[in-house]
Amino acid sequence: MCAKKIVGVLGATGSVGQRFILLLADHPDFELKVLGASPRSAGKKYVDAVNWKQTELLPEFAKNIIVTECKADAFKDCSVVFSGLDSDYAGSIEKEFKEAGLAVVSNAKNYRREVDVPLVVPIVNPEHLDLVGQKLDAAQKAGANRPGFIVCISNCSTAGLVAPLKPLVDSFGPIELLTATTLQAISGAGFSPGVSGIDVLDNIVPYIGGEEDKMEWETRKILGSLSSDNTTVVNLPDEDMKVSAQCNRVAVSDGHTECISFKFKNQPPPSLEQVKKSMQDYVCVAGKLGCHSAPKQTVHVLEQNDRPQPRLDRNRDNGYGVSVGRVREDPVLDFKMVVLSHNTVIGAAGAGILIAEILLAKNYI
Ligand SMILES: NC(=O)C1=CN([C@@H]2O[C@H](COP(=O)(O)OP(=O)(O)OC[C@H]3O[C@@H](n4cnc5c(N)ncnc54)[C@H](OP(=O)(O)O)[C@@H]3O)[C@@H](O)[C@H]2O)C=CC1
Ligand SMILES: N[C@@H](CC(=O)OP(=O)(O)O)C(=O)O
Repeated sequence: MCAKKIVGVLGATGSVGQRFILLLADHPDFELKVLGASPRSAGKKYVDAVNWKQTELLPEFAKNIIVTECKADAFKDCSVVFSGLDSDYAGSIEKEFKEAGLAVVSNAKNYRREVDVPLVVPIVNPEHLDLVGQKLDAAQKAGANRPGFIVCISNCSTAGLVAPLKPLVDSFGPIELLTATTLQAISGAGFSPGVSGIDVLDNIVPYIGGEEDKMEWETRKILGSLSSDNTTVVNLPDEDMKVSAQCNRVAVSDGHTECISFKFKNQPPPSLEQVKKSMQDYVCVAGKLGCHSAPKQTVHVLEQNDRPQPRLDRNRDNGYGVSVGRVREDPVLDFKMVVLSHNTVIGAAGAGILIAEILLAKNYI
């Protein structure tokens, strides 16, 4: 059996960072050895630096790791560095890591819109990772050192949205119009400082800065394709995917719910049964590659009329699967349904880990 690859986490004390710690405990391919956070946390044992907020206990292996500052040299033995950094700091830190030849898989928004940076939801568009393969090949052919690279994970609401859309677009062609109204968990707002109790208790906050634009834009990149030479991503044109999002913060701990309606470009549309079957039958590439964290069922189509619900359904396939329910015809567009995804698993840390498993399966790390 091959030795495990050493990996690190930047932003290890945050909402996403804590989820990385949980998901990397006892991982068969990766051994988490290096934890980075702000200068406030650096130099402390992880157990003393972190304000642990997960419902599972802090894994033993992480407790005594000394948190380091986010400097590339401290991570030089890592095959992959996962980033859960605050976006105010991610830009410069991730660039330094990439320039030091490291492979960075990032949750931050900073590089998502670069045409040569893959924006990947691993259960949807892992083929965009071939941008990395192309860069590695080109460097090898030129006799250059192995280059570092950044792979971006999408916005968490966008991840939940595109998972059921992927099989629909593959089966029935473009979705011309889509509206999404989200009900987003408080863990999505991070822990420093996070959403205050007085703001969210007995309340709904109908604004999440930047979120609607991210959902409307990132969807078209993720469902887009690679250029013929695998060097850039070509976004879907506006006429093949026009998204309108309205984003709300609700008093749920984990799990983003999205009420969506959509219309296909090709008319007449498929039947309701065909739509459900296409989502239910979808098998993601990570599953076919045998990746450890790949969901057994990528999209769960629920028939009970009061599901999905965050507390009951967010952990399907350990949070790597997405649930849809209330799939029905829509009197204005073609269909409507409710989508639920775990925002810090398939929307963040879990997505990063599954991306790294795919990079490993493709020999890119
Ligand atoms: N939460 C979610 O569901 C999702 C989050 N994201 C993105 O992931 C990233 C992390 O989000 P989240 O975990 O929610 O945020 P948190 O606020 O919970 O955590 C931020 C992390 O950044 C670290 N940090 C802050 N300042 C610095 C600094 N100067 N140098 C180095 N590290 C620093 C913090 O360390 P310290 O504790 O020492 O201050 C902490 O570990 C963000 O970019 C976010 O947009 C993406 C998708 C989903
Ligand atoms: N904004 C998301 C989480 C997040 O940080 O997303 P992004 O990485 O796109 O900024 C939420 O509040 O649930």
